[in-house]
Amino acid sequence: MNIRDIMRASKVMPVIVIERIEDAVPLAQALVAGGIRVLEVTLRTPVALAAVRAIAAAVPDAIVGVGTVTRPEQFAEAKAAGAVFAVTPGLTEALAQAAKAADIALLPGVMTPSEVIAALGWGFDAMKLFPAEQAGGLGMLKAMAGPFADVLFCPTGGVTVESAPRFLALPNVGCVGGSWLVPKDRIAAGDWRAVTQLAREAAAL
Ligand SMILES: O=C(O)C(=O)C[C@H](O)[C@H](O)COP(=O)(O)O
Repeated sequence: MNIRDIMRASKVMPVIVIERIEDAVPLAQALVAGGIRVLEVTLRTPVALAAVRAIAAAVPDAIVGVGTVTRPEQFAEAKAAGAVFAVTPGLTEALAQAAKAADIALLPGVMTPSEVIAALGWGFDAMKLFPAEQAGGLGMLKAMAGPFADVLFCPTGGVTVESAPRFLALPNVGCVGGSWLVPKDRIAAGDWRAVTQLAREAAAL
């Protein structure tokens, strides 16, 4: 799957933080049950790669990837764990090369026109706008559509269930990312029913 296929598979990409490995599979199952198949597991916790491995093995309907990738070696590690895509908060040449070497689909993070130009130069035409609200939100994306009409964005950072439809209505937005459908307290409580309900709402956007 290339990154545009993955963006097409879900209008909302949940940004997941797994603290306890035993939460990984039930959380993924809860999201998939609600209609959200594309899952970004952030590499922010010690169990993140083990969580990717567990989800890839036990939840065949999930399309699992990793987020918060900031070091080149993480692409190969993520792929070995079963990730089919990776998301970065920003992009450097070292990261671009390592993603290509690992042969993993990449959604690179950008926040300025110069960063968009650099990402295009490294061969990427789908990008995460991060942090989306802080970067200018809807107005920023509308302005980017002028010079970068062929770039498809996934705004992430500050997006909510209320603001998501306004982002998704823009022609240069393929999907949005957000943590709102995987609230920390619901995961800690093991409240998978609530997660499925949030996923259902997100899938219906
Ligand atoms: O760590 C990364 O690489 C990220 O992807 C950062 C996330 O995009 C934001 O943390 C999500 O932002 P919220 O939906 O506002 O919570």
